[in-house]
Amino acid sequence: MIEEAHMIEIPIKTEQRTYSIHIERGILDKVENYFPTSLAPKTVVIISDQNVYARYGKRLERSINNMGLVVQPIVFPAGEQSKSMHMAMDIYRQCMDAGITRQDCILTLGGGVTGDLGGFVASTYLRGIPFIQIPTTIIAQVDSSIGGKVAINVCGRKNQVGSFYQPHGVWIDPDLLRTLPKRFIRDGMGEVIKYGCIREERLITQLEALDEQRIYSHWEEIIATCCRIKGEIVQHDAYDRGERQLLNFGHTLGHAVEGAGQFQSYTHGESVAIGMSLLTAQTETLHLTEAGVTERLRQLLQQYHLPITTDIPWEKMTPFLQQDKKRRGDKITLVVLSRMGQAVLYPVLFSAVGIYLKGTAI
Ligand SMILES: O=C(O)C(=O)C[C@@H](O)[C@H](O)[C@H](O)COP(=O)(O)O
Ligand SMILES: [Zn+2]
Repeated sequence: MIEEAHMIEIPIKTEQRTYSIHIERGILDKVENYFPTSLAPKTVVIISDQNVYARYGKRLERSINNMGLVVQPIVFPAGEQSKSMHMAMDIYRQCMDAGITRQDCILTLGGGVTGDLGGFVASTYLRGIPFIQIPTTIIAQVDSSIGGKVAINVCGRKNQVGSFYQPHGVWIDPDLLRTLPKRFIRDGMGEVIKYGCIREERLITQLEALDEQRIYSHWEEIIATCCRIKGEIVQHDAYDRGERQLLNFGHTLGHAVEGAGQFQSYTHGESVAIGMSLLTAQTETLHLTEAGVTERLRQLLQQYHLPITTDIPWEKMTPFLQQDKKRRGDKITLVVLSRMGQAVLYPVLFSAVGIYLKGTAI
């Protein structure tokens, strides 16, 4: 990790691409400092939702115009329902109308939906044009903007169609979090706690000593910790064949909770919190997890106002488990905490998955 005055750079080296995550306050106003020299676009497409664009779009446009480049904004309605094939088609059409070529590039300005949708378009338009992620929510700054998983939802299933397509850069401005509604802070905390659980007990101890208010003065450091952990894992396994699946802790059940609630009842981070809590309770009972971990995890989740269980009936959730991307034939790989700060991959028969998620067969 390279650190200069108030600027943190985390280099990411993958087979597909080498790029940097830059963390700096006010980065939106100085994009010329970070534009990779390998890119020479004539037009820069900004993909953003209506809410984020209204707040930050013009500021980013000015910064790009100052470089002598043309800006083409493409703005879509905010919300998970926009992460769709229909919306991707609409954006392809707008790119064609604007004459976007492979020399040009896309900047995604927004949260997870924007990064996933914009990244999916970037990975498929003309078989791939360069893109840079500018995440504006915690969940996007610590997780979804990093590592090149881009996707849309299909048939009510989360991230069902997508690709691994690394960005050319990730530019993070922690100041943008100041205007974030509380629910989005909590959403992001689900993933932040996940990183501590799977890799770094120190992060858990740090979060235990803070709360929703006091965490503000620590964001830069916490974002950098999460980006460093994710960067290390992605560098070893960009294509999710092994180690990267650890980042999916809490997600088998999490995606089912999210889907069964039709993406309305719980946010992604809340769903992951429920998934981590219920799975760990079972694996601790089965002595796969050190005693006391569930209690510690649940206390921390509640400290950040995250749910630890749900009243969604199992019958509504089970169809979503079938689609888990960690499923291979009749097996599914679960991510299990052996102790706080250490996770392992644990393949089980799909027919037995209920034992680990709710204590009885499904
Ligand atoms: O980057 C990863 O790999 C992750 O698993 C991170 C997750 O937090 C993220 O929600 C990811 O989009 C889930 O991917 P999926 O493969 O389960 O759809
Ligand atoms: Zn996630």
